[in-house]
Amino acid sequence: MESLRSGETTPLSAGVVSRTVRLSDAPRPRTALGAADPPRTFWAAPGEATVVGSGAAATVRADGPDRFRSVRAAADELFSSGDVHAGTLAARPRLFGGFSFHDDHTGREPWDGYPGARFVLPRRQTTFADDEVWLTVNAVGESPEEVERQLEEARETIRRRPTSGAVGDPPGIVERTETTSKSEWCEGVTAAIERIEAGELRKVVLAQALRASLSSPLSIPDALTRLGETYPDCYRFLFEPDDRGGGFFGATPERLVDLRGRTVETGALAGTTGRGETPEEDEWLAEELLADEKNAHEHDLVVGAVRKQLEPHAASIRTGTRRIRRLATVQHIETPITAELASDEHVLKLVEALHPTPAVGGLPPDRALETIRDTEPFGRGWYAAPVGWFDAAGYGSFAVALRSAVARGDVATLFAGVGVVADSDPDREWDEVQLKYRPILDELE
Ligand SMILES: C=C(O[C@@H]1C=C(C(=O)O)C=C[C@H]1O)C(=O)O
Repeated sequence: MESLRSGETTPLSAGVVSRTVRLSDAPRPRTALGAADPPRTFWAAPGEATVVGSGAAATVRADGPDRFRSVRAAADELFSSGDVHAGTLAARPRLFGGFSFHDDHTGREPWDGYPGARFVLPRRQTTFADDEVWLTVNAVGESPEEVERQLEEARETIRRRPTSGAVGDPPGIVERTETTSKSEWCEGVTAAIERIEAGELRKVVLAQALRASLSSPLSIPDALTRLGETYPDCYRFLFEPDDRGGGFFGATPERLVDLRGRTVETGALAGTTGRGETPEEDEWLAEELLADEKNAHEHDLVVGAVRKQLEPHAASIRTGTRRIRRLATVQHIETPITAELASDEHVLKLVEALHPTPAVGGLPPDRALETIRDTEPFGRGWYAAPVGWFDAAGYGSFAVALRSAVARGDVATLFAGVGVVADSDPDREWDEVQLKYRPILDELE
């Protein structure tokens, strides 16, 4: 048996069996996602192939502080042998999924069905890459002939499927419940500032959750399609729990890490302001953000921590120029960071080393996590945690799951947070949370 790492094909039928064909009458991602079986997977990222996954040929789950290593061990075993005809690199077998924010994540409502880590090798996968569309069937331990028959059947089903109609309107919100009232929020932020002034903490990111009852069930394929139009350079994702419907979805601007060969791309994204009514006002707000000491400090802490976490693994690290990242609803300060690794590493090693960066956790990490646990009256679940994919070679791409919600039927729970430093103002931080709900709220109301 040959390792999947070679990218070559062997005729043996143990381990992963994967067959791919190019589709000439190609569906759109939204049509493919609308027709997919649970658990559905969706991944679209700048400069990457868009992938729609239907069902699971294999699922890897783990819990607790060792979940990064456990996922890797299970994936290494899954990928240790196989029979793969991928046709194109973008359609090679990949595991898609994510991790919980906290090590001791419990999966309480709305996170039931989401373990501490869960990755899926899609049973059927549609890959949109370089103006071409590829259909893949993956299986574990089935004969290549059987997988080829299923591929032919899946291709026939797609050929006969009508394209879906126009994207529907957002469902509308009938009731909103905030987990944190304004006065509780101000108390929590003030207590965090006191800890910072007492020298116990340097920064902590505090979040809120918002439960929205909808007038009808949300169409996540429609929401992701519209998010793609409004936030084209964000990472869009959907991960569904097994057999439960609904899912965790979002459009996040924040890359955690991308590893190809020994080249690591990561960065810092922290420091926020709104958008202006005019291009001049936008410019003015951006300049004010870059010049603001509080935001610069909040941002610098992230740059320093990301570099420090990479150092043990890197032969060289390069910090790019600080710039403004302008999104439809907010503007952030962003600094790209790239590194060359000293030796081959699995992307999950870097994910574990970097998560949580002080853009979503704080400094020092342990005290920040303790403050988050003491202050936030809800479970973060997979919010602000790594989501993405990796392959048999250990390469992969992960984002930080922000601007996101868990939706099931006619209920969606949204999450948003802000960095708190010594000179934070609780009222302004409240307003910033409301701005960060906007991308998902716009899909609901
Ligand atoms: C925590 C969130 O965003 C993070 C916090 C930011 C900030 O405090 O300025 C900016 C971008 C993100 O790193 C969120 O969107 O929920």
